[in-house]
Amino acid sequence: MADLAIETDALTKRYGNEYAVRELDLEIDPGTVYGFLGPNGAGKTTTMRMLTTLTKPTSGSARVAGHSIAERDAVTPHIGYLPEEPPIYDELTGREQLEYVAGLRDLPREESGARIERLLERFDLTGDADKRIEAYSKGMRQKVGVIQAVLHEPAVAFLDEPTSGLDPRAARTMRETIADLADREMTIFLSTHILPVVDELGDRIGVLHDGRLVAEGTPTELKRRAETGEEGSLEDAFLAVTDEGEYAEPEEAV
Ligand SMILES: Nc1ncnc2c1ncn2[C@@H]1O[C@H](COP(=O)(O)OP(=O)(O)OP(=O)(O)O)[C@@H](O)[C@H]1O
Repeated sequence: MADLAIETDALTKRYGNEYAVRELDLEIDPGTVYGFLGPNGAGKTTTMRMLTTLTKPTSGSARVAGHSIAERDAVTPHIGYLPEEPPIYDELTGREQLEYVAGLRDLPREESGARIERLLERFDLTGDADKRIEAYSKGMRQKVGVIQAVLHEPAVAFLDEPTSGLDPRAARTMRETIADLADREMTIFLSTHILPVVDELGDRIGVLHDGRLVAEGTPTELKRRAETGEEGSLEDAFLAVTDEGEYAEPEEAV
């Protein structure tokens, strides 16, 4: 069997006496779009920061694209990360920023040049690609952030609220792009509060609450769990499993 794309074993992060992430066990197959849901402060960003090697766990372990997160240099070539605030330089143009990232990733110039143009075009940024990023709107910055996260075609992409700041047309382009990347066997770890996005795109969904995984399954399985017998909405399911006192048995999946 192929390696799992993401595998965590009792992954835990504590800040002082507070647990941000508690004994998280995940097994995510390659090519999966994994929707990672949870209320504010549930531990989603902390989880993504551990899996992208930006924060060290307090205890537990994880492998991403077959490499231990303890080995940063082994993991980073295989991952892309769109954080809440994409790291971009205001003084560069959009195209320069992407060329800069392609250079950091050691991508061959001819190949990366064509890919950059294709992605700029896809996100309707070609006309603004030679303007400095300081003049970009939030949505335009978000587009650059996503393009630079997937430019090197990583095995696993971590996307934190990828549709944030995007107008409906751009949000649709983003969803189509994520679906295309998944079709090409990229694993997408997708954190969002926009439930229809994970409902549409997610192969599996994990719900985090107070640092614990309180539910996991396909969108349909989660919706079925929301009501007894009948299928509810994903929102019903989310509210049910993140209700205080509802998560006495964190390991219980759907
Ligand atoms: N650097 C830090 N120092 C102390 N506590 C932190 C730190 N980073 C996160 N936390 C705490 O860890 C918990 C989880 O935070 P995290 O940002 O991972 O949540 P989240 O699920 O991404 O939330 P949101 O949906 O609001 O972005 C919160 O209680 C937060 O206050």
